[in-house]
Amino acid sequence: MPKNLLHTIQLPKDLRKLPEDQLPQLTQELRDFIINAVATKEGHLGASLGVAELTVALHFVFNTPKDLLVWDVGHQAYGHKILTGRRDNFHTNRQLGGLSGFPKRSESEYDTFGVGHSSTAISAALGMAIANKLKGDTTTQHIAVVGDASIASGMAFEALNHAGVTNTNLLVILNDNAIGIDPSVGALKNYLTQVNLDGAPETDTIFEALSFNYSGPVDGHDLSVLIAALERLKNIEGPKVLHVITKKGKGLRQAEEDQVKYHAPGKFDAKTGDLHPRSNEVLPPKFQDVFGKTLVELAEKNKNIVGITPAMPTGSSLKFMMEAFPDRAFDVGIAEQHAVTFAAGLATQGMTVFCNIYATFLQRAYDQVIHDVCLQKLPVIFCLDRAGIVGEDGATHHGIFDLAHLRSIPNLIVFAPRNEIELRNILYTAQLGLELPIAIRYPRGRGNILEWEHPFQTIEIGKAAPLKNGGDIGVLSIGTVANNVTEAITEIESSSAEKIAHYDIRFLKPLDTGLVHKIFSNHKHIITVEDGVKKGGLGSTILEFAAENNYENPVKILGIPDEFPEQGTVEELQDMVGISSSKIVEAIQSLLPAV
Ligand SMILES: Cc1ncc(C[n+]2csc(CCOP(=O)(O)OP(=O)(O)O)c2C)c(N)n1
Ligand SMILES: CC(=O)[C@@H](O)[C@H](O)COP(=O)(O)O
Ligand SMILES: [Mg+2]
Repeated sequence: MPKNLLHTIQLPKDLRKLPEDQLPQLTQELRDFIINAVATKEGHLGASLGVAELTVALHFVFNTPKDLLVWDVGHQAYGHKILTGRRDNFHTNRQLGGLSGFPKRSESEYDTFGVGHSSTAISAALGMAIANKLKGDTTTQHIAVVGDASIASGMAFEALNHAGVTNTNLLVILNDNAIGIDPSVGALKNYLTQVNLDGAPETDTIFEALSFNYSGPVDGHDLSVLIAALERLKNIEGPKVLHVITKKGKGLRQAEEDQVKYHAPGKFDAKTGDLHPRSNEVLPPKFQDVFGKTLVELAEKNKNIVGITPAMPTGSSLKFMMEAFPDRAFDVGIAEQHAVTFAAGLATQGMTVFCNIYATFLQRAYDQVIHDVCLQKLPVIFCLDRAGIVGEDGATHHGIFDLAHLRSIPNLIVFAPRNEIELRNILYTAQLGLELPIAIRYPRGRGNILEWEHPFQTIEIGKAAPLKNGGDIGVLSIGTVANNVTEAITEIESSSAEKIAHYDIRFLKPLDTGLVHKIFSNHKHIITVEDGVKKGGLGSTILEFAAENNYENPVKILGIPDEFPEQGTVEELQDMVGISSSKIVEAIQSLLPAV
């Protein structure tokens, strides 16, 4: 039995002491470690399995952490974490207080740049390279590892365009596995596939046209080939691209065969690779499925409907529309900015456009929302999935800024459904034809209504919903966090019946000012609750309203404080930031003696 090598590696310097012929064994152990960890703790799987050899080769050839290695997105960096001092802690990956699922500067000196959103690595590595050049450092190597889906994004192209004229010591490793979360799309994907089929091109690659020294494609699962290529490139000046072909999920049969499912498969059997069988319990739908299935239903009747996703057909469930109406549903790749302006263009021609973007990724396209959609009053229907706290993906992925940043944009309607039925009805209402664009934000995960496919009803734009009458305390919420408020009131009520009213504001814009006047007149104390940042969201809206209308009722704002929440379960994090039902109980109880 050969000795366990992985346990002898605390840091990459230990790895660099191994003879090269032991690296395949180390790589196998690394893969097994990742499989065992993700099988029980969940997380991203396929991407890290695919770069096991590349990870070992990079740390073997380069002098990390002096040489600066930047992972794009970072969901493929589990092997990197395990080899850089975090193996014994890796069981805490993505948990509250544990390791982040993505590289993070505060976690390790080997994590040179915080990531989570894609396509940033080339810009960041170029910044590092130019900084070091300015400092007169000619020895540090700068390496960006970017996937084939991420390199197709505008930001990556902007960085390549800049880097090509800089003569900096930058190595871009294109990790080409022909898939993102879902299969890669677009002309660049076709081009890379062709390069891959043709073998090593002699001249005229797209990268050479951008003044990069291009080499490859090389087999990313052949350690000796990788090491030789990296050693060679270490000594070549200027910007370089190494095109590496890998297989996502490499080393676990099921992960290789079903790469979409095994991107982040949830718990599975580490020995067999099989996913744990689903329970037969009938569960409420995921909000993404309410979106995806309702859209198909609407599109069957309304021929003007089209759908857009930037690279998240499975996550957003736009895949249902892509299957049903392939000509009317577009996966545009990781291209949020393009997705929004493309939606605007379609809308100018009278199409009814559902543009589905995770709330966190819409941040990429803020200018397009303002300049291309709202300024021109184009009635694009933005469906913002994963709004609010998302859980284990953590700080990079919480969709908590949308209410605040969208609210300030003129002409935009901002709505958050309280439940699945409201989501269904607002999708229906929006496609009937609005004069203005609308943003509909809903959370990750499941709702709690089993029978959600009710006949459609129109929602009146700008109309809030009183949910419970009550006395001195008026609680205002927006979106599904209404459930936490309902739970809190149920818990309190026996002792303080009739003191608490609850309103679902629904539309942050236009605000139901008629109702809000009544709320200020009828209740001494106001509490607002939102699954979003406190500054600028519902609470701010209500405070502004109070100031503009000279109301002096005290307003208590429950929302995410002015800091980035880390990772954990949604329940843990909602409690930490103060919007769980028990924190709402505390907030209400603190007012009860005064009423
Ligand atoms: C700006 C942005 N949009 C979307 C995502 C969601 N996302 C995470 S990984 C991924 C696919 C990345 O594919 P690729 O770059 O090919 O890397 P691979 O997973 O194949 O290693 C996507 C779309 C993201 N992280 N950031
Ligand atoms: C790395 C990344 O950005 C995605 O894989 C993200 O983790 C997907 O999130 P969902 O699991 O909510 O679809
Ligand atoms: Mg890929």
